[in-house]
Amino acid sequence: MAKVTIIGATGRLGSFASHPIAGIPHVDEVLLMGRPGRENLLAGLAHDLTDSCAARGIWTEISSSTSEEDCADSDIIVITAGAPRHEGQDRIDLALANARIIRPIAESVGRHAPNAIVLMVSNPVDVMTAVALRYSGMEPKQVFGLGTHLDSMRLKALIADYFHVHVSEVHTRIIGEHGESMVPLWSATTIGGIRISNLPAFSGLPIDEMMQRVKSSGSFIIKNSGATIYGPGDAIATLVQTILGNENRILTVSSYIKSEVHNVGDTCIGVPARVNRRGVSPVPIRIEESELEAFRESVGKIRGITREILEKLE
Ligand SMILES: NC(=O)C1=CN([C@@H]2O[C@H](COP(=O)(O)OP(=O)(O)OC[C@H]3O[C@@H](n4cnc5c(N)ncnc54)[C@H](O)[C@@H]3O)[C@@H](O)[C@H]2O)C=CC1
Ligand SMILES: O=C([O-])CC(=O)C(=O)O
Repeated sequence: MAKVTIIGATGRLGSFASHPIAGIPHVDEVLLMGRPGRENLLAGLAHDLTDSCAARGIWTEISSSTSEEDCADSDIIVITAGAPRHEGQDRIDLALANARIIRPIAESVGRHAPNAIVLMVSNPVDVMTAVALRYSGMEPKQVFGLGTHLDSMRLKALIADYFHVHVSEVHTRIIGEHGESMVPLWSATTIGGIRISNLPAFSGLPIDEMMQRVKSSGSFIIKNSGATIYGPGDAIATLVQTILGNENRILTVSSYIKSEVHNVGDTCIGVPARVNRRGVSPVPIRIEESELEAFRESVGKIRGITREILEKLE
Protein backbone atom coordinates (compact mmCIF):
# COMPACT_ATOMS: atom_id res chain seq x y z
CA MET A 1 0.00 0.00 0.00
CA ALA A 2 1.17 3.52 -0.67
CA LYS A 3 1.23 7.09 0.57
CA VAL A 4 0.59 9.84 -1.99
CA THR A 5 1.32 13.45 -1.08
CA ILE A 6 -0.14 16.36 -3.03
CA ILE A 7 1.80 19.62 -2.72
CA GLY A 8 -0.48 22.44 -3.82
CA ALA A 9 -3.54 20.68 -2.44
CA THR A 10 -5.44 23.89 -1.66
CA GLY A 11 -5.44 24.81 -5.36
CA ARG A 12 -8.17 23.94 -7.81
CA LEU A 13 -6.25 21.15 -9.54
CA GLY A 14 -4.56 19.73 -6.43
CA SER A 15 -7.82 19.52 -4.52
CA PHE A 16 -9.69 17.89 -7.41
CA ALA A 17 -6.87 15.40 -8.14
CA SER A 18 -6.93 14.23 -4.53
CA HIS A 19 -10.41 12.79 -5.16
CA PRO A 20 -9.60 10.14 -7.82
CA ILE A 21 -6.22 9.47 -6.16
CA ALA A 22 -7.93 8.61 -2.86
CA GLY A 23 -9.99 6.01 -4.75
CA ILE A 24 -7.00 4.13 -6.22
CA PRO A 25 -6.89 0.68 -4.61
CA HIS A 26 -3.09 0.78 -4.03
CA VAL A 27 -3.37 4.02 -2.06
CA ASP A 28 -3.99 3.83 1.68
CA GLU A 29 -2.87 7.35 2.64
CA VAL A 30 -3.28 10.73 0.98
CA LEU A 31 -1.52 13.74 2.47
CA LEU A 32 -2.80 17.16 1.43
CA MET A 33 0.02 19.68 1.74
CA GLY A 34 -0.15 23.43 1.54
CA ARG A 35 1.54 26.61 2.64
CA PRO A 36 1.59 27.73 6.30
CA GLY A 37 -1.50 29.81 6.98
CA ARG A 38 -3.75 27.40 5.04
CA GLU A 39 -4.26 24.94 7.92
CA ASN A 40 -8.02 25.47 8.21
CA LEU A 41 -8.60 25.17 4.46
CA LEU A 42 -6.52 21.98 4.36
CA ALA A 43 -8.34 20.55 7.38
CA GLY A 44 -11.69 21.24 5.71
CA LEU A 45 -10.60 19.63 2.44
CA ALA A 46 -9.25 16.60 4.30
CA HIS A 47 -12.48 16.18 6.23
CA ASP A 48 -14.58 16.48 3.07
CA LEU A 49 -12.39 13.93 1.25
CA THR A 50 -12.66 11.56 4.22
CA ASP A 51 -16.44 11.82 3.90
CA SER A 52 -16.12 11.13 0.16
CA CYS A 53 -14.18 7.94 0.93
CA ALA A 54 -16.89 6.93 3.41
CA ALA A 55 -19.56 7.58 0.75
CA ARG A 56 -17.61 5.47 -1.74
CA GLY A 57 -17.16 2.68 0.79
CA ILE A 58 -13.37 2.86 0.70
CA TRP A 59 -10.89 3.26 3.50
CA THR A 60 -8.11 5.68 2.70
CA GLU A 61 -6.50 7.74 5.45
CA ILE A 62 -6.64 11.42 4.55
CA SER A 63 -4.44 13.89 6.40
CA SER A 64 -3.22 17.44 5.89
CA SER A 65 -0.11 19.37 6.78
CA THR A 66 1.82 22.55 6.21
CA SER A 67 5.11 21.04 7.49
CA GLU A 68 7.43 19.95 4.69
CA GLU A 69 8.93 17.07 6.66
CA ASP A 70 5.55 15.31 6.68
CA CYS A 71 6.08 14.27 3.05
CA ALA A 72 8.66 11.74 4.34
CA ASP A 73 7.79 8.12 3.45
CA SER A 74 5.68 9.19 0.48
CA ASP A 75 5.72 6.77 -2.42
CA ILE A 76 4.56 9.45 -4.86
CA ILE A 77 4.59 13.23 -4.54
CA VAL A 78 2.37 15.15 -6.92
CA ILE A 79 3.28 18.84 -7.26
CA THR A 80 0.57 21.25 -8.39
CA ALA A 81 1.82 24.29 -6.46
CA GLY A 82 2.30 27.50 -8.38
CA ALA A 83 0.48 30.11 -10.37
CA PRO A 84 -1.88 29.08 -13.17
CA ARG A 85 -2.02 31.15 -16.34
CA HIS A 86 -4.78 33.63 -17.00
CA GLU A 87 -6.59 34.34 -20.24
CA GLY A 88 -4.15 35.63 -22.87
CA GLN A 89 -1.03 34.23 -21.15
CA ASP A 90 1.18 31.45 -22.47
CA ARG A 91 2.29 28.72 -20.04
CA ILE A 92 5.89 29.83 -20.65
CA ASP A 93 5.01 33.25 -19.11
CA LEU A 94 4.80 31.47 -15.73
CA ALA A 95 8.30 29.99 -15.97
CA LEU A 96 10.42 32.18 -13.70
CA ALA A 97 7.79 32.85 -11.04
CA ASN A 98 6.86 29.18 -10.78
CA ALA A 99 10.51 28.04 -10.88
CA ARG A 100 11.07 30.19 -7.77
CA ILE A 101 8.18 28.36 -6.09
CA ILE A 102 9.26 24.88 -7.26
CA ARG A 103 12.94 25.17 -6.32
CA PRO A 104 12.45 25.17 -2.50
CA ILE A 105 9.71 22.55 -2.79
CA ALA A 106 12.05 20.28 -4.77
CA GLU A 107 14.88 20.82 -2.29
CA SER A 108 12.58 19.87 0.55
CA VAL A 109 11.27 16.78 -1.26
CA GLY A 110 14.84 15.66 -2.01
CA ARG A 111 15.71 16.08 1.67
CA HIS A 112 12.66 14.45 3.23
CA ALA A 113 11.52 11.88 0.66
CA PRO A 114 14.58 10.96 -1.45
CA ASN A 115 13.08 7.62 -2.51
CA ALA A 116 9.74 8.97 -3.70
CA ILE A 117 8.62 9.34 -7.30
CA VAL A 118 7.79 12.96 -8.14
CA LEU A 119 5.05 13.85 -10.63
CA MET A 120 5.37 17.50 -11.65
CA VAL A 121 2.23 19.22 -12.91
CA SER A 122 2.85 22.95 -12.39
CA ASN A 123 3.38 24.88 -15.63
CA PRO A 124 5.30 25.24 -17.82
CA VAL A 125 5.52 21.58 -16.94
CA ASP A 126 8.60 20.61 -18.98
CA VAL A 127 10.66 23.43 -17.46
CA MET A 128 9.33 22.77 -13.94
CA THR A 129 10.24 19.08 -14.29
CA ALA A 130 13.83 20.10 -15.03
CA VAL A 131 13.84 22.49 -12.05
CA ALA A 132 12.52 19.71 -9.79
CA LEU A 133 15.09 17.25 -11.14
CA ARG A 134 17.97 19.67 -10.55
CA TYR A 135 17.01 20.85 -7.07
CA SER A 136 15.68 17.60 -5.62
CA GLY A 137 18.96 15.88 -6.44
CA MET A 138 16.91 12.81 -7.37
CA GLU A 139 17.40 10.45 -10.31
CA PRO A 140 15.81 11.18 -13.73
CA LYS A 141 13.67 8.05 -13.43
CA GLN A 142 12.17 9.43 -10.19
CA VAL A 143 11.18 12.88 -11.45
CA PHE A 144 8.84 13.35 -14.38
CA GLY A 145 6.07 15.64 -15.56
CA LEU A 146 2.53 15.27 -16.86
CA GLY A 147 4.03 16.38 -20.18
CA THR A 148 1.96 15.70 -23.29
CA HIS A 149 -0.07 12.86 -21.78
CA LEU A 150 -3.16 15.05 -21.47
CA ASP A 151 -2.62 16.49 -24.98
CA SER A 152 -2.37 12.93 -26.32
CA MET A 153 -5.66 12.03 -24.60
CA ARG A 154 -7.31 15.15 -26.01
CA LEU A 155 -6.23 14.18 -29.54
CA LYS A 156 -7.28 10.58 -29.00
CA ALA A 157 -10.80 11.70 -28.08
CA LEU A 158 -11.06 13.92 -31.20
CA ILE A 159 -9.89 11.07 -33.48
CA ALA A 160 -12.31 8.61 -31.84
CA ASP A 161 -15.14 11.06 -32.36
CA TYR A 162 -14.24 11.68 -36.01
CA PHE A 163 -14.04 7.97 -36.86
CA HIS A 164 -17.00 7.03 -34.59
CA VAL A 165 -14.98 4.43 -32.73
CA HIS A 166 -14.49 3.75 -29.04
CA VAL A 167 -11.50 5.63 -27.59
CA SER A 168 -9.86 2.31 -26.68
CA GLU A 169 -9.53 1.60 -30.44
CA VAL A 170 -7.35 4.69 -30.94
CA HIS A 171 -3.67 4.87 -30.07
CA THR A 172 -1.94 8.17 -30.64
CA ARG A 173 0.81 10.32 -29.19
CA ILE A 174 1.79 13.92 -29.03
CA ILE A 175 5.43 14.48 -28.08
CA GLY A 176 7.48 17.60 -27.33
CA GLU A 177 6.46 20.68 -25.38
CA HIS A 178 3.22 20.77 -23.42
CA GLY A 179 2.49 23.93 -25.37
CA GLU A 180 2.60 25.59 -28.79
CA SER A 181 5.42 23.49 -30.29
CA MET A 182 3.91 20.07 -29.44
CA VAL A 183 4.28 17.45 -32.21
CA PRO A 184 1.59 14.88 -33.15
CA LEU A 185 3.03 11.51 -34.17
CA TRP A 186 0.71 10.45 -37.01
CA SER A 187 3.24 7.71 -37.80
CA ALA A 188 2.42 6.19 -34.40
CA THR A 189 -1.36 6.66 -34.62
CA THR A 190 -3.53 3.58 -35.13
CA ILE A 191 -7.23 2.84 -35.17
CA GLY A 192 -8.18 -0.74 -34.39
CA GLY A 193 -4.49 -1.59 -34.81
CA ILE A 194 -4.39 -0.17 -38.39
CA ARG A 195 -2.04 2.70 -39.09
CA ILE A 196 -4.24 5.78 -39.53
CA SER A 197 -2.59 6.77 -42.84
CA ASN A 198 -3.67 3.39 -44.26
CA LEU A 199 -7.34 4.24 -43.75
CA PRO A 200 -8.99 5.92 -46.81
CA ALA A 201 -10.76 8.41 -44.51
CA PHE A 202 -7.37 9.73 -43.31
CA SER A 203 -7.04 11.98 -46.37
CA GLY A 204 -10.12 13.91 -45.22
CA LEU A 205 -9.02 14.21 -41.60
CA PRO A 206 -8.92 17.90 -40.56
CA ILE A 207 -5.46 17.55 -39.04
CA ASP A 208 -4.74 21.25 -38.62
CA GLU A 209 -8.11 21.99 -37.00
CA MET A 210 -7.70 19.02 -34.67
CA MET A 211 -4.24 20.11 -33.55
CA GLN A 212 -5.47 23.66 -33.10
CA ARG A 213 -8.21 22.30 -30.83
CA VAL A 214 -5.74 20.32 -28.78
CA LYS A 215 -3.35 23.26 -28.47
CA SER A 216 -6.11 25.65 -27.44
CA SER A 217 -7.94 23.27 -25.05
CA GLY A 218 -6.31 24.76 -21.96
CA SER A 219 -6.87 28.38 -22.97
CA PHE A 220 -10.47 27.64 -24.06
CA ILE A 221 -11.28 26.09 -20.69
CA ILE A 222 -9.49 28.83 -18.73
CA LYS A 223 -11.34 31.54 -20.69
CA ASN A 224 -14.73 29.94 -20.14
CA SER A 225 -14.58 28.29 -16.73
CA GLY A 226 -11.43 29.62 -15.08
CA ALA A 227 -9.21 26.53 -14.80
CA THR A 228 -8.62 23.07 -16.24
CA ILE A 229 -9.43 20.62 -13.49
CA TYR A 230 -11.16 17.36 -14.45
CA GLY A 231 -8.94 16.52 -17.46
CA PRO A 232 -5.57 17.01 -15.74
CA GLY A 233 -6.92 15.70 -12.41
CA ASP A 234 -7.91 12.36 -13.90
CA ALA A 235 -4.72 12.26 -16.01
CA ILE A 236 -2.71 12.63 -12.79
CA ALA A 237 -4.68 9.80 -11.20
CA THR A 238 -3.99 7.56 -14.23
CA LEU A 239 -0.27 8.11 -13.76
CA VAL A 240 -0.43 7.41 -10.03
CA GLN A 241 -2.36 4.21 -10.72
CA THR A 242 0.13 3.19 -13.44
CA ILE A 243 3.08 3.62 -11.08
CA LEU A 244 1.57 1.94 -8.04
CA GLY A 245 0.09 -0.90 -10.08
CA ASN A 246 3.53 -1.42 -11.67
CA GLU A 247 1.63 -1.48 -14.96
CA ASN A 248 4.51 -0.88 -17.41
CA ARG A 249 2.28 1.29 -19.59
CA ILE A 250 3.92 3.46 -22.24
CA LEU A 251 2.63 6.98 -21.59
CA THR A 252 3.77 10.28 -23.04
CA VAL A 253 5.23 12.16 -20.10
CA SER A 254 7.91 14.78 -19.59
CA SER A 255 11.18 12.97 -18.88
CA TYR A 256 14.83 13.81 -19.16
CA ILE A 257 16.09 12.50 -22.51
CA LYS A 258 19.51 12.43 -24.08
CA SER A 259 19.77 9.83 -26.83
CA GLU A 260 16.37 8.11 -26.93
CA VAL A 261 14.89 10.06 -29.87
CA HIS A 262 17.54 10.29 -32.59
CA ASN A 263 20.02 11.72 -30.05
CA VAL A 264 17.91 14.87 -29.66
CA GLY A 265 17.46 16.02 -26.08
CA ASP A 266 19.41 17.00 -22.99
CA THR A 267 16.21 18.39 -21.58
CA CYS A 268 12.94 17.30 -19.96
CA ILE A 269 10.19 17.01 -22.56
CA GLY A 270 7.18 14.86 -23.51
CA VAL A 271 8.21 11.47 -24.92
CA PRO A 272 6.85 7.93 -24.74
CA ALA A 273 8.12 6.40 -21.51
CA ARG A 274 7.65 3.17 -19.61
CA VAL A 275 5.91 3.91 -16.33
CA ASN A 276 6.12 1.47 -13.44
CA ARG A 277 6.84 1.17 -9.72
CA ARG A 278 10.47 2.15 -10.26
CA GLY A 279 9.48 5.37 -12.02
CA VAL A 280 9.77 6.46 -15.61
CA SER A 281 12.16 5.47 -18.39
CA PRO A 282 11.92 6.98 -21.88
CA VAL A 283 11.56 4.40 -24.65
CA PRO A 284 14.11 4.71 -27.48
CA ILE A 285 12.14 5.45 -30.66
CA ARG A 286 12.62 6.36 -34.32
CA ILE A 287 10.19 8.81 -35.92
CA GLU A 288 9.64 10.17 -39.43
CA GLU A 289 11.83 12.97 -40.79
CA SER A 290 9.13 15.69 -40.69
CA GLU A 291 8.17 14.70 -37.15
CA LEU A 292 11.83 14.71 -36.12
CA GLU A 293 12.32 18.19 -37.53
CA ALA A 294 9.37 19.51 -35.51
CA PHE A 295 10.50 17.63 -32.40
CA ARG A 296 14.01 19.06 -32.76
CA GLU A 297 12.50 22.57 -32.78
CA SER A 298 10.35 21.83 -29.75
CA VAL A 299 13.34 20.44 -27.83
CA GLY A 300 15.46 23.45 -28.83
CA LYS A 301 12.80 25.82 -27.53
CA ILE A 302 12.35 24.05 -24.18
CA ARG A 303 16.07 23.43 -23.68
CA GLY A 304 16.79 27.13 -24.25
CA ILE A 305 14.09 28.33 -21.83
CA THR A 306 15.09 25.71 -19.24
CA ARG A 307 18.74 26.79 -19.34
CA GLU A 308 17.76 30.43 -19.00
CA ILE A 309 15.53 29.70 -16.01
CA LEU A 310 18.10 27.45 -14.30
CA GLU A 311 20.74 30.19 -14.72
CA LYS A 312 18.41 32.78 -13.19
CA LEU A 313 17.76 30.47 -10.22
CA GLU A 314 21.49 30.08 -9.43
N1 LIG B 1 0.50 20.22 -16.75
C1 LIG B 1 -0.80 20.34 -16.93
O1 LIG B 1 -1.38 19.69 -17.80
C2 LIG B 1 -1.56 21.26 -16.04
C3 LIG B 1 -0.89 22.13 -15.22
N2 LIG B 1 -1.58 23.01 -14.43
C4 LIG B 1 -0.78 23.90 -13.60
O2 LIG B 1 -0.95 23.53 -12.22
C5 LIG B 1 -0.71 24.67 -11.39
C6 LIG B 1 -1.87 24.83 -10.41
O3 LIG B 1 -3.06 25.16 -11.10
P1 LIG B 1 -4.41 25.49 -10.27
O4 LIG B 1 -4.60 24.46 -9.23
O5 LIG B 1 -5.46 25.74 -11.26
O6 LIG B 1 -3.98 26.86 -9.56
P2 LIG B 1 -4.54 27.45 -8.16
O7 LIG B 1 -4.18 28.89 -8.15
O8 LIG B 1 -5.95 27.06 -7.95
O9 LIG B 1 -3.64 26.70 -7.08
C7 LIG B 1 -2.29 26.98 -6.95
C8 LIG B 1 -1.73 26.27 -5.73
O10 LIG B 1 -0.36 26.62 -5.62
C9 LIG B 1 -0.12 27.08 -4.30
N3 LIG B 1 0.94 28.11 -4.32
C10 LIG B 1 0.90 29.31 -4.95
N4 LIG B 1 2.02 30.00 -4.68
C11 LIG B 1 2.78 29.21 -3.88
C12 LIG B 1 4.04 29.35 -3.25
N5 LIG B 1 4.76 30.48 -3.37
N6 LIG B 1 4.51 28.32 -2.51
C13 LIG B 1 3.80 27.19 -2.37
N7 LIG B 1 2.58 27.00 -2.93
C14 LIG B 1 2.09 27.99 -3.66
C15 LIG B 1 -1.44 27.69 -3.83
O11 LIG B 1 -1.50 27.76 -2.41
C16 LIG B 1 -2.41 26.68 -4.40
O12 LIG B 1 -2.48 25.53 -3.58
C17 LIG B 1 -0.54 25.84 -12.36
O13 LIG B 1 0.83 26.09 -12.59
C18 LIG B 1 -1.20 25.35 -13.64
O14 LIG B 1 -0.73 26.00 -14.78
C19 LIG B 1 -2.94 23.05 -14.41
C20 LIG B 1 -3.65 22.20 -15.22
C21 LIG B 1 -3.02 21.25 -16.10
O1 LIG C 1 -3.72 25.28 -20.13
C1 LIG C 1 -3.28 25.40 -18.97
O2 LIG C 1 -2.72 26.41 -18.53
C2 LIG C 1 -3.45 24.22 -18.07
C3 LIG C 1 -2.87 23.08 -18.81
O3 LIG C 1 -1.67 22.97 -18.94
C4 LIG C 1 -3.77 22.24 -19.58
O4 LIG C 1 -4.93 22.04 -19.20
O5 LIG C 1 -3.33 21.72 -20.60
